[in-house]
Order: sequence, then structure tokens, then C-alpha cells
Amino acid sequence: MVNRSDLVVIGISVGLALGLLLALLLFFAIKWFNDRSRLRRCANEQNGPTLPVHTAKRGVVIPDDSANTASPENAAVTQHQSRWNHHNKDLTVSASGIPRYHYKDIQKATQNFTTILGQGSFGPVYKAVMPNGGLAAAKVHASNSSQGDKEFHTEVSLLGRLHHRNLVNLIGYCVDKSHQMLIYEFMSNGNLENFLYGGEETRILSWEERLQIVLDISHGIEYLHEGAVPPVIHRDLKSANILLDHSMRAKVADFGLSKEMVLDRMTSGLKGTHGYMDPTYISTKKYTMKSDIYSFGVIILELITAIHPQQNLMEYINLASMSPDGIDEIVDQKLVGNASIEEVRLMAKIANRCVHKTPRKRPSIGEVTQFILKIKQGRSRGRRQDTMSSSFSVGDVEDLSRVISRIKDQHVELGLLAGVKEEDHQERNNTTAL
Ligand SMILES: Nc1ncnc2c1ncn2[C@@H]1O[C@H](COP(=O)(O)OP(=O)(O)OP(=O)(O)O)[C@@H](O)[C@H]1O
Repeated sequence: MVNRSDLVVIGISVGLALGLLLALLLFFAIKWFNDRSRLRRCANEQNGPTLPVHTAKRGVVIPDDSANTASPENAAVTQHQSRWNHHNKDLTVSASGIPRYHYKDIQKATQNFTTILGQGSFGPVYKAVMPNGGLAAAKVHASNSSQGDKEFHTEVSLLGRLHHRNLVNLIGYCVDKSHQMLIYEFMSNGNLENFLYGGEETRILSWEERLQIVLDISHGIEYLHEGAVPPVIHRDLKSANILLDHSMRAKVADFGLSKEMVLDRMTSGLKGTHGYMDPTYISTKKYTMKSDIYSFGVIILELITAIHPQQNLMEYINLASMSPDGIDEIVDQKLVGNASIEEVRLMAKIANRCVHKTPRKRPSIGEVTQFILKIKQGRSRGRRQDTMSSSFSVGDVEDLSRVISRIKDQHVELGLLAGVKEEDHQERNNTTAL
């Protein structure tokens, strides 16, 4: 017969065993939960570590730029994701943490390459809806690309380590049989070039927006030149490589790409785009950070004048530099009455320093950023209230229209003069990048 004290011992033992079992169960449950959330965190980080992300309905994570969840493009996102899931079980990740996709996945994401966003020298760029529901741009390398898979992987690893809010970040890639593709975050407002020269229907960029765009570009280049280890020289800065997100914030695209792939299209051995290339680089064949600064100066001048560098921008700038306030004469007419003259002149001053013919006299990107920040700070302190309209008297308006028509005549003359030169560059203009 079992006595009372034995019963107590048995009871305590069973209780302890049960307690231990429960503790073990709890321990494994917590561990499983933590592992799951860590994996989810990693996956989100790989989709753009520096991008602010937010969780949309039913837990779909969408990069901020494509956050217009109410848009028709994103309405099908959640549904789309469930169809993707079975495909991505074997999704691999490169050394730099960039997810690798299969060709058929990108084919699906781009709806069989239906929506073309643009055409670059590497090949076409398509709109895609990625497995996480976010929008993306798939840059397809032309099949005649001379770059082997190994080099492509190296390039992905290099690109994958560069992340900044003012760079168009790489969020995936694909190497599958003969296909090579780079997947970038989607920039819903396209490129800056289209905004400046897109014709009558294109929305006008305000001076405030242009100032912010210059600052954003400067931050992007600053990261490449001074933040990245080792530093990166862009080599092809131009308004077509500045992309704008849904709130018109600018990001630098096409950084860190080896242009070796387009070597066979080059006639001179130079890499870059006509109109943006540092003359010192053209003569010495040596590309430095100051060559990027030159191209950035050209972009700032485009934002001030809306004159394309391949339409004699620098000739206009040289003409304008003959008088102290010459820049007023070639300022984008859409800005007249809507911008502070003083700010425009200050901006032109920094741009002119950037395009200085002696590279050593050009500012560093850090200096450019500081200069632009000062202009912006002056504005927020409300120091510069004078607008282009308020600084012209009624009599001046007539002078201004005379000046504008003179400029138009010069435009035509310079156009004719440059006709021959343009023909020389025809081939390069067609391919855009050399
Ligand atoms: N991430 C993106 N989001 C939205 N549109 C894009 C994106 N990337 C490229 N595009 C569009 O596709 C066009 C072509 O891009 P791509 O970078 O291939 O060529 P490019 O910069 O114009 O020329 P090149 O390759 O000769 O430098 C861009 O001008 C832009 O309109």
C-alpha cells in the first residue's frame, strides 16, 4: 500500500516533470518565433535596406516609393504574391545579400516583358511587380552583352554594397541561361530629362523642387565619393540618370556599372555621354571624381536653364558669363516670376565652379552640398523674398522680352553652327552612353 508521503513525492515529481515539459515547449516556441521574425527581417532588408518600408494590408511589405497602395497597380499585389510563393522557395541570395531570381519569375513579374519604362544602352527597362508586391524596374542586359556570368556576379556584389536613399537601389538580379537582369527599386516619376524637355504637357518643376533635386543628387554623389568604401566614381552623370520618386525626390541611377559592356559601340574609347563629359577627361583619358563634379555642374545648369547639353548649353553659359548677371538672360522662362533671382544666381555660381576647366579648381562634392544647404537655409530663414517678377520693373519686362528673343535667335544660330558637330556625334547620341 502506498503511504501518504510516497504520494506527495510522486505528485511533486509528476508536477516537476510537467513543468519541465511546459518550459521546454515554451522555449522551443519562442525560439521558432524569433527565427521566423529574423528571417522575415532579413528578407525585407534584402529588398532595400535603406528604404523606409511599411506594412500594407495583410502583411505585404511594399517599398516606400511604390507605397501608393490605393493605385490600381498595387491592388492586385496581395493576390499576386500568393501565386509567387511557390516559385520563391529556391530563391538564392548573392554574397552581398541581393536576392537572385529565376528568369521565369522575372517573366511573370513583368507580365512577359509588356510594360517598357525606357531603353538604355544596356537594353530595355521593364516595369515589374515583385514577389513582395512592390513595384520594380527590370533592366535587361542585351543578349549580345560581352559580360560573362562571373563578371556579372562581381558587378552585382559591388552594386549590392551600395545603399543610400539618394541612389536607385538594386533589389535583385537574375542570371539564368543567357539572361542577365538587374532589378531596381521603381521610380514612379521617371527621369529628370523628361521633366525638363518633355514638351508642353509635362508638369513644370518649381524652383523649390529643382533646389531639392540638386541637393538630393549632391547627397547621392557624396555617398559614392566620400561614403562608399572603396569610393565609387559614377562616370555617366546626366539628367537621364537622375530618377524621381512619387514625391519628386531625386535618386542617382546607373552608378557603379561597368561600361565595358558597351565598349564595342564606342568609337573613341571614352565612357560617358556627349555634353556631360569633362573636357579634361576627353583630352587626358583620365577620369577622376572631378569629372563627376563637372557632369553634376552641367545637370545644375540644365535645371536652371532647361537647355539640353546637346543643344549648346555650354555655349550659352559661356555667352552668359560675359556679363555679371548673364545667367538671368538664359534662365528657364518657366521660372521667371517663380524663383528668387538671388538663389538662381547663387546656384549658377556653384554650377560654374563645378564646370571650371581646371579640375583642381572645381569644388569637392562635400563643398557643393554645403553650398546648396546654405542656399536652402537662407530660404527657410526667409531672407530672400525677392522673386524674378518682383525684381523686374515694368520697363524691364520689355527689356526681358527683347533679351529672350535675342537668346532665341542665338539658339537658332548656335544650332546651325553646331549642326556639323552634332552630326559627328550622331552615333553616340543615338546610343546615349559611350
Ligand atoms: N528604376 C527605375 N524606375 C523607373 N524607371 C526607370 C528605372 N530605371 C530606368 N528607368 C527608365 O528607363 C530609362 C532607361 O534607363 P537606363 O538606365 O537603362 O538608360 P539610360 O540611363 O537612359 O541610358 P544609358 O544606359 O545609356 O546610360 C530611364 O531613362 C528611365 O526612364
